[in-house]
Amino acid sequence: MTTTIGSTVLGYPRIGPHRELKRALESYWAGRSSEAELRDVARTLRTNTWRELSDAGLDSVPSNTFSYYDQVLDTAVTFGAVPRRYTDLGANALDTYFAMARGNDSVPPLEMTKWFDTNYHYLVPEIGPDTSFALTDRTPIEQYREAAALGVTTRPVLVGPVTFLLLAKPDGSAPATFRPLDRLGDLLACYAELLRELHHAGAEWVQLDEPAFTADRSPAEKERLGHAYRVLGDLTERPKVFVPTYFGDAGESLHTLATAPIEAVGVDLVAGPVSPDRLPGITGLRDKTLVAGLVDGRNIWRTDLDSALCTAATLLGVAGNVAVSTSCSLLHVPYDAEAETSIDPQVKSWLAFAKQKVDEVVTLGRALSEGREAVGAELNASREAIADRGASERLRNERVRSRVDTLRPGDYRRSECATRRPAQQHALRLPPLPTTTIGSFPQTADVRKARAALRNGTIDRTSYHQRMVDEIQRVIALQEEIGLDVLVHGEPERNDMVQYFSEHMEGFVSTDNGWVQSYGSRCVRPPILFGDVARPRSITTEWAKIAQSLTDKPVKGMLTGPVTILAWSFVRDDQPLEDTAAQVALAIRDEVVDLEATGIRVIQVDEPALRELLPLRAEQQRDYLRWAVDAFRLATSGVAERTQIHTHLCYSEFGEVIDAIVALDADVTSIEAARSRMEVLDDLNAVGFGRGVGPGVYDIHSPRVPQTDEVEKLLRAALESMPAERLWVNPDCGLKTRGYAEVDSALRSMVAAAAQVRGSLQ
Ligand SMILES: Nc1nc2c(c(=O)[nH]1)N[C@@H](CNc1ccc(C(=O)N[C@@H](CCC(=O)N[C@@H](CCC(=O)N[C@@H](CCC(=O)O)C(=O)O)C(=O)O)C(=O)O)cc1)CN2
Ligand code: MET
Ligand SMILES: [Zn+2]
Repeated sequence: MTTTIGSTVLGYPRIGPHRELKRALESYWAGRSSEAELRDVARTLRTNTWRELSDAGLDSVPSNTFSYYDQVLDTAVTFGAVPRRYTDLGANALDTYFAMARGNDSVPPLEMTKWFDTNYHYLVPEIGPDTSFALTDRTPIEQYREAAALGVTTRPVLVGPVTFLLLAKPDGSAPATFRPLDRLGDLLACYAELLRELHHAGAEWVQLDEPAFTADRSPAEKERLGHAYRVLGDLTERPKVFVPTYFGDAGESLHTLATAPIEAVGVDLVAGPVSPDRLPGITGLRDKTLVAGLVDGRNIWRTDLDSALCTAATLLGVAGNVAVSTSCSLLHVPYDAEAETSIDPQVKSWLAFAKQKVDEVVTLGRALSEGREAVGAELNASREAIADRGASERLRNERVRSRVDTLRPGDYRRSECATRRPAQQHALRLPPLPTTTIGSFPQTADVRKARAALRNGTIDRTSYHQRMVDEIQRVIALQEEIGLDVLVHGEPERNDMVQYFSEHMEGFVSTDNGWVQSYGSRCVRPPILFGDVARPRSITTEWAKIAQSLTDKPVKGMLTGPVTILAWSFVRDDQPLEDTAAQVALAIRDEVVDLEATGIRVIQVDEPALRELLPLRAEQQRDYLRWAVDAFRLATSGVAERTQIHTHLCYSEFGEVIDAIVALDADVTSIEAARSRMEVLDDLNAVGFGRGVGPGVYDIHSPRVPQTDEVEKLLRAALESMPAERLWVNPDCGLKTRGYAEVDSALRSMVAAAAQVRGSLQ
């Protein structure tokens, strides 16, 4: 049995190397397979992961990193934090769990939101004064035993108690002054019980993640962190406790953890600003294991092992023991770069996905414990790959570089929005409260099959093209029939709103199988942005032209904005993000200009990830917002006054970035609002936002169809804070994940509600 952590990873992907879990989940949800079949797939995935990690040579293998949906939801269930409306369903444990995750006919799901600054989404626990915490689910213990039975000693991983409560929201019964963190004492008693049971099951280590402390925290919250780990550390019957922080520098909280009576502390040495120099000042580390997050868990580039070893060397005197790890869980990267067969071989030689990162961690661990000679060949291979990438001509496109270097202030500005408005009104002749959608219509199995068939070569480009044209025709006809005012082509030709654009630009490669979980069974294949970005030819104009030829109503051109393209790609790490953003912005600018030239009068540039990339620390936020806003303005300011620029924002709370939303200077902003009952309008009013706004009037994340009168109520509520000339009517987000039956009725309710309200304006 191991007594120290020498090399480890903080977590591993769980969707399956070929998305086995996605398929098993969706088949179970559709009633096509049994619970036993789903559990079987899950067990095989766990077994394979433990064996792989153990065989690769890690000293300490994590467990409980598997989840049927989300690890925060799992933690809530483990400790009995299940709101009444779900236990009242009287369903079995698994279906109660899925009701919390996805909702069903009688209950909506828990709220879902972004996991820190990643594209992973977690379910928000609801905690109130009466939540009765209890160790009601023993999955972490069972999975420890399951792995042990296979001969693999593991380290169970859980979300730590303080981060768990900080991520939770007060439930409906809580008084205004209540904070979930008020319940820390009760929750700690349950963690203590779990730790005791793990100890009796034989677990030597447990990992409790506290990433919340890499964001700004109040003194009271920081005090609670110290309290929690004094309480857990003082327990007599427990495994050794390892607490990693990740996604940034934990600042003072590192001191707090280092002086708590626990055995190991983890630091993220990849996310900026990295400050290993600060670590020697943390005296409490002397009798602890410092788990150094040297291998990037968020990006896919091979690690510069020489430089990682230098960093590790500076830590050797700082802590009692130094272990090597990933900066965060490998959940955020795909499984295996070797499995990619169509990536350009040179670019592929620069990459490390989860499997390769495990090998890097093992190599670093051996270099520290056995000396560099023991892993000479691995270090050489790494050195060569790093040098090859650094020197590659393919990273540079001089034309793009000089274009960025010669940008002038005027390239970021349109005329005053007050003079644009009448020009646009004249060009578009829209009624008050114009109705529209966010862009995508349902991505039917048929559409995806056609794309898969094109990939496999069973259909040719011409028939694929015709298939998409048919789909556009259908979507335009449907929108005309429903009576929408500004139409869209429906985005059938796009596999994903980021991947699609990356596949039509230089400087990117995309993967065949590089899937990363976004939420539940939904995955994305983030493109890899490796070099200077250029757009050799127009991407969307042909589709937009076809769509516009089918109707007299304005068709909205649909593009993804530069910040979102960066946020949802794996981005080169050899130059500031700001410089890369400017290159992407220029490519999108060319596309905007081309759309205008083909006669498109409304162009939407989506920035749903604007808030996601906001740095966790306030001191870095201003600089980010400056370049992010600049990138959007650069992308959208190449058109005439009469061309109406829209943007779309979703998937987050916008309070913190409201000034930036104004600064984007879009003529119309559609923004997720249905679940927050239009509160965002007050935030916008507070800063004098004088432009068009389309607060989403229904939640597209749920299969529920809104009734006309509820949409009408929301619109009337919106009119309390917005003049009718500036109010737009649209759903919360795109419709790609929904089915046609729901979309059809929901849009009819929306159009009917707009007509009702319009009628009462005159
Ligand atoms: N990148 C990104 N991030 C985002 C969003 C987004 O839209 N894009 N939206 C927010 C929420 N996140 C989401 C993430 C994924 C999906 C989603 O629907 N993903 C699809 C995959 C989309 C895709 O890439 N589709 C491809 C490949 C589809 C596929 O799996 N094809 C099958 C074969 C075809 C079939 O029979 O279905 C295969 O290859 O095996 C295509 O259409 O071409 C899924 O998991 O099912 C939705 C929302 C926030 N972050
Ligand atoms: C995640 S935002 C989605 C915007 C995109 N235009 C769509 O409708 O799908
Ligand atoms: Zn959206």
